[in-house]
Amino acid sequence: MGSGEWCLQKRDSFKSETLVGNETVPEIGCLSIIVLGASGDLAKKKTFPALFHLYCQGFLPPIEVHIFGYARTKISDDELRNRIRGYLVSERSASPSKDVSKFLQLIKYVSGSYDAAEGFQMLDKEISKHETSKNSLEGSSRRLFYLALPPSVYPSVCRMIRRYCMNKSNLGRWTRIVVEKPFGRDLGSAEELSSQIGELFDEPQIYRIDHYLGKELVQNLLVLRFANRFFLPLWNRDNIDNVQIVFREDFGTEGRGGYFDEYGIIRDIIQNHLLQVLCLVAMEKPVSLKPERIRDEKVKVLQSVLPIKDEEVVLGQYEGYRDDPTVPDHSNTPTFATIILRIHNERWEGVPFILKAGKALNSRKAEIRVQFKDVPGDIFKCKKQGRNEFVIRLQPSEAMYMKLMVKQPGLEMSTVQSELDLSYRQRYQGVTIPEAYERLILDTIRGDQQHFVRRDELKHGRFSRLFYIELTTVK
Ligand SMILES: NC(=O)C1=CN([C@@H]2O[C@H](COP(=O)(O)OP(=O)(O)OC[C@H]3O[C@@H](n4cnc5c(N)ncnc54)[C@H](OP(=O)(O)O)[C@@H]3O)[C@@H](O)[C@H]2O)C=CC1
Ligand SMILES: O=C1O[C@H](COP(=O)(O)O)[C@@H](O)[C@H](O)[C@H]1O
Repeated sequence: MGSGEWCLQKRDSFKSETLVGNETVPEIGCLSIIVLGASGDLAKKKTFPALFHLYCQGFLPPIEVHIFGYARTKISDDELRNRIRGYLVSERSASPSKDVSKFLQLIKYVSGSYDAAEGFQMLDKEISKHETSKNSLEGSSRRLFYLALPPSVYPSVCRMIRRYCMNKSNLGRWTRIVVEKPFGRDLGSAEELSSQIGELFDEPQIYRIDHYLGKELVQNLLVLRFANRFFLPLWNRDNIDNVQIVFREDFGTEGRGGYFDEYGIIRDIIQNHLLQVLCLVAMEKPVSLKPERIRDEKVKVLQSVLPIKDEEVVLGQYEGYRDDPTVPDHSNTPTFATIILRIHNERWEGVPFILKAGKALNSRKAEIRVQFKDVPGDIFKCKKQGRNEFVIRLQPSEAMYMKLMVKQPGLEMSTVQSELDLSYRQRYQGVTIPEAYERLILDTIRGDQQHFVRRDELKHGRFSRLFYIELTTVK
């Protein structure tokens, strides 16, 4: 292949496979996807649209798949369909309006509470009806429960699923649950939640989703780091001055204040999304690409993080936050935080990892900036023009670029900072980058847990200090 060409491997549609131990078995048979919390923000903006994208690419063939929405709100099938219709946009659909209508017909809504038998019995009845109509052998079908819900209701919902909605025989296939972040409020509640869910489901059935792990450039981190000779010798304390992992949003809570105010920016973004990115930037090379080996290395990073110092934390709240009617009038919940984490190991001793996250800022961006140390013996005296920097922009407009010194073109021997730029939109024209949720839901159907959070990652990522600072008054 010529140097100007790139290679795109297309996912094999229809013929999905799932991992069972070390073996792969074909993913076929009746599939019911149940979105709990179907009336909510996440379901409308991310979960149903991701399912729609998968549908448009043939991963959810109507002959096998049915989708159920479940929540307390009393609405009809059509009312749910109308709520989500406007969010179903797919560049991959040849006939968008036809596809939207056909997709919506796959969705049925069941209303019920999160802690009483009645609703879940009704849900089970509807799923079974669908399974029978698809002629699946009872119990040989697949049931995927997506908890698009606040974590406070996970335990009761999991109990209800376990009691009333599992596959009814031992004929095979599976029941899996996807749980959203934040996984609890602190170490104690995370452990309690893990034990409650762990008593009901085995680890291979539990998919703790962190959608940042499904973003294209987050998935690229391991390839970048371990498939490029350039980076191998440079990626350490001898060469790197600091690493910044930044999340900014240009909108506030927008009606989600009830949820957000209870958790704050640290639990909403830093403890999960940014910490997962940090693990991938800092971890050692795994012995293989097996999900467990990758997750082992992430856990080691978390275990090496030192306690956070007060003077290395800044908190803030945006003006107008308390004007949101869903936010309490005297809330001191931070909507902005900067925290420095330090990793106590041979590779990273002395290198600050600066994690920054904020809502309602002046732009929307998520990026990783790796700043290199100054060149020793700077004969060009170019220090003032800036350091070498490697930037990975996760969004918007995925890109990675390297800031470096070059000779200013012309007769003089002067220097200027320039960029080696790989912007995805330019380089991969015509390629649609999949949405994070789309990939991760497909991984769940295929039984691939590589990009999901393992129970011990949760435990070691809960530095008690990270949660204590959340309680500090914002000044
Ligand atoms: N929204 C987003 O962009 C993202 C959200 N998440 C995570 O997804 C989960 C759901 O988020 P989101 O959809 O925004 O949340 P919502 O506040 O929209 O809640 C989802 C649904 O849950 C039900 N619900 C809300 N509050 C309660 C409560 N206190 N007790 C019982 N049921 C309740 C409501 O349904 P009903 O009343 O009809 O039962 C609501 O429609 C959260 O864990 C969040 O962290 C993760 C990434 C992004
Ligand atoms: O998990 C969350 O993420 C979104 C931001 O997701 P992104 O993919 O658009 O970067 C954030 O708005 C929300 O508060 C949080 O719960």
